[in-house]
Amino acid sequence: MALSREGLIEAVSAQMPAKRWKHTQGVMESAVVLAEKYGADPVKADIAAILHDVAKYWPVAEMEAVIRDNGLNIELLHHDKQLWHSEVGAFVAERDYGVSDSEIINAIRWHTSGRVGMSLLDKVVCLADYIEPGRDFPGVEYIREQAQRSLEEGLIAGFDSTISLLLSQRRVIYPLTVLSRNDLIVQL
Ligand SMILES: Nc1ncnc2c1ncn2[C@@H]1O[C@H](COP(=O)(O)OP(=O)(O)O)[C@@H](O)[C@H]1O
Repeated sequence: MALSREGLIEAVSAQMPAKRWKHTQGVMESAVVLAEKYGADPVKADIAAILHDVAKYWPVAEMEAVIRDNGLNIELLHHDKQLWHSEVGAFVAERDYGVSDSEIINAIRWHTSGRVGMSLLDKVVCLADYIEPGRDFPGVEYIREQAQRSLEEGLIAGFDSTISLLLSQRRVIYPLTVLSRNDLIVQL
């Protein structure tokens, strides 16, 4: 059964350290602001933001088991483990927290990698994750400026910063993020 908003907050905040919950509160704030600015549903943006990192602190073996046992995206297992929590989070939001709205589930699922053909809500939650007030990584101010221009400009700047960081560290890039970034450029 679906939990109330307060029930969700209580359950999700108990699954993560205080610092990550503070980040989540920042994403909630930014997601609602972006939703209102760009015409997405602020109530859905808020719920997706509350849940977006619900699986972030799950043990790796448990995330892997959920992905394997439930026919989720197996390809992720060949990529950075940091990418797994979005897929697992989307699954548990539905299974354990009773979220049945597919727009919310998708915004959770695609909040790290992006996807080709991101929905309005996907864009809002993914961009809010980059620019929430607690973020202070190099380049975040530029992403915030671009977010004022459009969701697409903000996300391109966000994905570019992730891709640049991964390149500079000689790490594997999950290809969907490159495809998402290209897809957003085509939409400009
Ligand atoms: N396309 C990608 N390919 C490989 N690794 C990625 C990709 N996107 C994100 N990551 C990794 O996942 C980490 C977590 O991303 P995210 O969940 O958005 O950030 P945070 O943990 O700061 O909320 C990034 O810091 C990066 O190491």
